[in-house]
Amino acid sequence: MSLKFKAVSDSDTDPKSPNSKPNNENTIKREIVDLRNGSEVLYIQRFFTYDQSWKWFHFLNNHIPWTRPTVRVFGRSCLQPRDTCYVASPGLPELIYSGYQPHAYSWDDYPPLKDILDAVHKALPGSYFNSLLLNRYKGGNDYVGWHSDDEKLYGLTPEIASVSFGCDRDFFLKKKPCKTSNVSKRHDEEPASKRLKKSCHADQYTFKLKHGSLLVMRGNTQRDWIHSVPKRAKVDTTRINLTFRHVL
Ligand SMILES: O=C(O)CCC(=O)C(=O)O
Ligand SMILES: [Fe+2]
Repeated sequence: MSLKFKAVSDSDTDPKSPNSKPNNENTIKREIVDLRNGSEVLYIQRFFTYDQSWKWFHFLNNHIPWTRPTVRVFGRSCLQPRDTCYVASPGLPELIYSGYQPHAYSWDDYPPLKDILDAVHKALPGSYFNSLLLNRYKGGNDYVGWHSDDEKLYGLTPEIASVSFGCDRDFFLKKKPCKTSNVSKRHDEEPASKRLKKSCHADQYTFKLKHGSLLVMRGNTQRDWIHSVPKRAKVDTTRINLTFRHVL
């Protein structure tokens, strides 16, 4: 089953609403997608107003010290297919992913990031984020491949809050292949290597991540699902994405 996530229609609210940031808490629409087995995604399409979101986009595009590091993927060195930057509270364990250890900048260096973080905290009572990975996709050739954010320093059930500014991009979520087959087929009918690749469920969800939106992945999502932002030939403008995380 491939399920296209239905976003709220454009007529629901005026995207150029003059509301202060974020959009009025009592009227913004929250969509929850139950991925089963304790995995869940929350999506708020118009979390920030249209105008405020463009102000932040331009600030981030011009002031964040973006880098495009060399990372290791399947044992090979390659240029990461997007720009990146890392911000973290002092004293946290260092983040290392794909053999790359980003420098941790301070929240104080970029005050608008603190405003965005405050808004996210306010919308998600009980949640606490102390680090932020920023991504900049400069066009449709920039992407993030299939992965889960399951680094040990985030704990067993990390919550990840993802804010998007700029051009819309597709965000895919796909169930991880099961380690053991639960179908009635006998295990000895095919080699183990083939069996391990088989997915229990063919579930895939597509979200169109809009300018000013907030998407939150929760529970077992990083354990049981992988996600990606694929290349898009027709996209030629920039998207900036902020993923807030809690380092234990
Ligand atoms: O750009 C996005 O929406 C996703 C980024 C992401 O998955 C990550 O930084 O781990
Ligand atoms: Fe991710």
